[in-house]
Order: sequence, then structure tokens, then C-alpha cells
Amino acid sequence: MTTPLLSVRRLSVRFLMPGGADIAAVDDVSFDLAAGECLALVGESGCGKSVLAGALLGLLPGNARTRGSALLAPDPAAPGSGARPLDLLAADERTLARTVRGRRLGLVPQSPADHLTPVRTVRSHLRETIRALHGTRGAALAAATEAAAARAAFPADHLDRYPHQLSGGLAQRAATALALVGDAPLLIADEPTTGLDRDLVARTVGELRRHTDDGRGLLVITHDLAAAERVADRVAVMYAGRIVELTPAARFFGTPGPRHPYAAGLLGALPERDFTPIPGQPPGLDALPAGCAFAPRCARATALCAEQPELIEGTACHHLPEPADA
Ligand SMILES: Nc1ncnc2c1ncn2[C@@H]1O[C@H](COP(=O)(O)OP(=O)(O)OP(=O)(O)O)[C@@H](O)[C@H]1O
Ligand code: NI
Repeated sequence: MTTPLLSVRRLSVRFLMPGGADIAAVDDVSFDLAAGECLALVGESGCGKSVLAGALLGLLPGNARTRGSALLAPDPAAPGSGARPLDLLAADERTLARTVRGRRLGLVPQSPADHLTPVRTVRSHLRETIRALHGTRGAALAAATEAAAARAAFPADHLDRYPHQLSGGLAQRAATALALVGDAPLLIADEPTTGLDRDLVARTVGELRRHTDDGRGLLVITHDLAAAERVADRVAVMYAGRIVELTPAARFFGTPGPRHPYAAGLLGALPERDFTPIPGQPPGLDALPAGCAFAPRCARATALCAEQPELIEGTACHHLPEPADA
């Protein structure tokens, strides 16, 4: 087997809060991402998806405490990348800023407006990024800027707009265009289709999928299971900071379907499926129960669920060894 592009082991992130409270935003997460693969990370709001992305990029606030490892494979195309994997969680800020972010690890941020400089146009953002990452100048830079915008379906006649003049969907496309500039071996896209209509979702998803051709990797974080179905090779379902199921997309969306009751509930909530929401709300992350965090919402919960199940055969649920009670 080839070395994965990204290998995350036992990653946990806690936020230390004033007054001594502790928020366990990511809890003991492990997964691999292969070159040429797209992994979709799905789950309800607040389950830790963006914090996981922030940990990989070294973009968490000062009160975050991170444990575990996240090895990024060396990039033969990047000068100074070395011959050994880089542990993103142990790397210093200087290394991350100079050689990793944008170059080896691209990000489409969840709130693109917050990542754009208010006093600069979209054209200026793109030019600056292309010049910094590829050294392009002059007429070639002007052409490369328009080509970069077109890749994310950002309209050329809006390039001279400032961030505050962009709709949510346009800001999203500008952020996607910027993230694609570096052609980084690994791209993390956090809710890249928010605010886009159906056609643009399809275009964005298509462009992201193309990014994984030539052996690049994509970690796409999304609420949009339909978009995940179109782009993902595998699906990781996160609940209350843990991955509860990690399975090939064809099995998840097709046969036999998700195995963890939470994953099954997420899929069943879709309008084109059962259209039945999961009852209740995800738990607060400051006082999680010791056992399965989904048990209070789970129709199949029993006394066993008070124990914490490990991820076995890609799924963390005590009920799986029993025959499915369909
Ligand atoms: N800086 C922080 N300080 C304290 N808690 C935080 C901080 N950032 C995030 N959290 C908490 O971590 C949890 C996970 O947040 P995260 O943004 O990762 O969720 P998410 O799965 O990306 O949800 P969404 O779909 O809404 O983006 C939330 O409960 C949030 O309150
Ligand atoms: Ni998020």
C-alpha cells in the first residue's frame, strides 16, 4: 500500500475556557486520506468539523490544546519539503506560513468574507496570490488571474469588486478560486457550496473533483449530503467531536447504507429519502457523557451504550454485531 497523503492519528482538540471549563471539540479522531482521493466529512452543526480543519492548518485560537498527529506526505514538487512526512500538529507557525498553507495544504474557508482583506478587490487578491505562489508577472499575470477566477466560476466582470460588494455565493467562489491557485497536493474545503444555487454547486463540486485528479487529495467538509455524494470516494460522519462512521461513499449512499444509527439518521433526513429529521439536538461539548454521545437521541440505545464504543470496521456503535433490525 502506498503512503497516504494525510494520516491523522488520535487527534483531539480541547478549548480551555475562562473559569476552567473544557470544550472537547475533536475527540480521538483517526483517518487516512490517499492521493487522488476525496473524503467527505459530514455531520450536524457544531460537531467539530471546522475545528478539525483548523487544527490541520494550524489556525486555532490560543486557548486550543491539540493532541495526536497529522502526517502530511512530502511533496516532491515543493522545495524544502524534505523526504519525510511533516507532522502538521507539531510544525511551528513559521513553517506552516511559509511552506505549508496555500502551497502544500490549501483551504477554502467556511466564512470566506472573513478571510478576504476588505480594502482589496478580488482581482488584487488573486494577483497577489498567483504572484506569490507561482512568480507570474506582467501580461501573463493578468491572464492567469482571469483563468483562476474562471476555474471557480467567478465572473470576470466582478473581479474589481471589493469583498463587501460580493454576495455570499460570490465570496464563496472568490475563496474557492484563491484556494485553487496553489494547486496544493491537499485541499481542505469547508462548506464550499454554501450560498450557491444548484448549477453552481455542480460546477464547484466538479472543479473540486478535478483537483483530485493527478493524485491530489481533497477533504471536503459539508452539510450538503447531495454534494458529498457527487464528489466523495469515502464518507466520514462526525458526531460530538468523534468520527462515528468511515465508509466508502458507494456503500454509504447505496447498499448496504450507513451502519451507525446517527449516520443513517442524517441520510434519512434528506427530502429525497425519508424526510424525517433526527429528534433532539446534539449535546453540548463541555460535558459529554462517557458513553455514546448519540445514545439520548438514538431509538436503538440500550444500557450498553453507556460504554464508549471504538471505531470497529469503520463504525462506532455497540449494536452493529447484532443483525440489522430493519
Ligand atoms: N475558539 C473556540 N473556543 C471555544 N469553543 C469553540 C471555539 N471554536 C469552536 N468551538 C466549539 O467547538 C465546537 C465545534 O465547532 P465547529 O466549528 O468545528 O463545528 P462544525 O462541525 O464545523 O459546525 P458548522 O457546521 O456549524 O460549521 C462547537 O461546539 C463550538 O462551540
Ligand atoms: Ni464548520
